[in-house]
Amino acid sequence: MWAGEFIKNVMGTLDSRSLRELPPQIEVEVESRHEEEIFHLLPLLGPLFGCGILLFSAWDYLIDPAHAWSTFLVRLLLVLLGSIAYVPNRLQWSPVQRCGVIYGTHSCAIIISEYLLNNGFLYGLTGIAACIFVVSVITLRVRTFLLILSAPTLLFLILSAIRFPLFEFINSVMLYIFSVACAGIVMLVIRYFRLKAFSLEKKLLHISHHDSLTGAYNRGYLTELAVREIALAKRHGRALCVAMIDIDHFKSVNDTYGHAVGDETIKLLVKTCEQNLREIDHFGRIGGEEFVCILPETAESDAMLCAERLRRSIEEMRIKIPSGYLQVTASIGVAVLIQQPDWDALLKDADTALYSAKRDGRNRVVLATTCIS
Ligand SMILES: Nc1nc2c(ncn2[C@@H]2O[C@H](COP(=O)(O)OP(=O)(O)OP(=O)(O)O)[C@@H](O)[C@H]2O)c(=O)[nH]1
Repeated sequence: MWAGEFIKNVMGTLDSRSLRELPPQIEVEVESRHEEEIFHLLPLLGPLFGCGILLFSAWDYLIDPAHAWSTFLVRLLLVLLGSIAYVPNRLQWSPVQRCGVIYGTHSCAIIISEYLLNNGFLYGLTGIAACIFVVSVITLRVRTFLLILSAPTLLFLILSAIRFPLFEFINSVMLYIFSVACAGIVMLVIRYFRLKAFSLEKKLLHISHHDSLTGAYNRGYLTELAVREIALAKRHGRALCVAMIDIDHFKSVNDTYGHAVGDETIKLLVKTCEQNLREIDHFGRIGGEEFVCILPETAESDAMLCAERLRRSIEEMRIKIPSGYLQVTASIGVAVLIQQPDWDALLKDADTALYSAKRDGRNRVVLATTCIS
């Protein structure tokens, strides 16, 4: 009973359903982000690992004082050789390749120096096995994990085959394999939690940027995008327009057909507008039945054509209701970035134009400059 509950809890924690839904590029993104973080840690972790390996020389002295000096030199030589990878230089190595060089040289330093001591190989086995766990933190990929381990493993197998009789050789190989397997499990668990954290971060980011009903950008994110686009437009002297859309008499849609039909109308409008805009345009919902399109690199005449196209496609929408199909219209106000100091001013212009469109009979597009003058 208790065991069953425990297994259920563990399975619940390690539920990978949410991970299986992740697109493959997410894994690539997580891995490259992990590599980037490791790259920043290298100047700290590399010397720490190197100093740790050098400190083992004190242990060498306790085991076999006669050879301790020569093993110290071997360690120092290989640690200095590996330090090429964490000192900033012009080598075009990836973070994982750098880690591979550091791990390879440093762990080979232990393997060779322990081999040189009397009985050292046996004592050093624990240190050699423990170092394998470093690789589980460096990489999130099984292939890279095994690749980094390949050179030290080969060296270890050759030297232990020379040093040990068959029984001890088998024992040392078993211990080595056990350590690799444990470190592999640690790596997979780290990978699992990193992917899970990343998918959660993605979900939160999506929620904070999008409107929950329609999936369109929300007001906050649209403002962020607008501020960036306006800065770019001003810097490069490019045109930019904004179109504000409002569904006509939407209150009566809700009152007559219910909120569910109102919601469907809003969703269909979002889909229709998104289909009628370019990839570089930004479309979002800024209020109940109010929407905004940011049209970068668009002059006044093109913005008016675009807004007119949107108005017509909204008019052509058909929303299914029990008695047939419902048709709605929308009014659109267009504002052009000329003298406005910021996004708020531009939005205010679009709003004034929209108000003018409503006042003039609705289902029309009005340009802000005309209603300002
Ligand atoms: N179904 C639904 N209705 C919403 C939502 N958000 C806002 N509304 C409704 O939208 C209506 C907006 O009405 P008004 O601002 O009076 O404007 P209108 O009736 O469209 O009239 P005009 O804009 O002047 O043409 C209100 O009844 C709100 O309750 C939503 O998410 N879903």
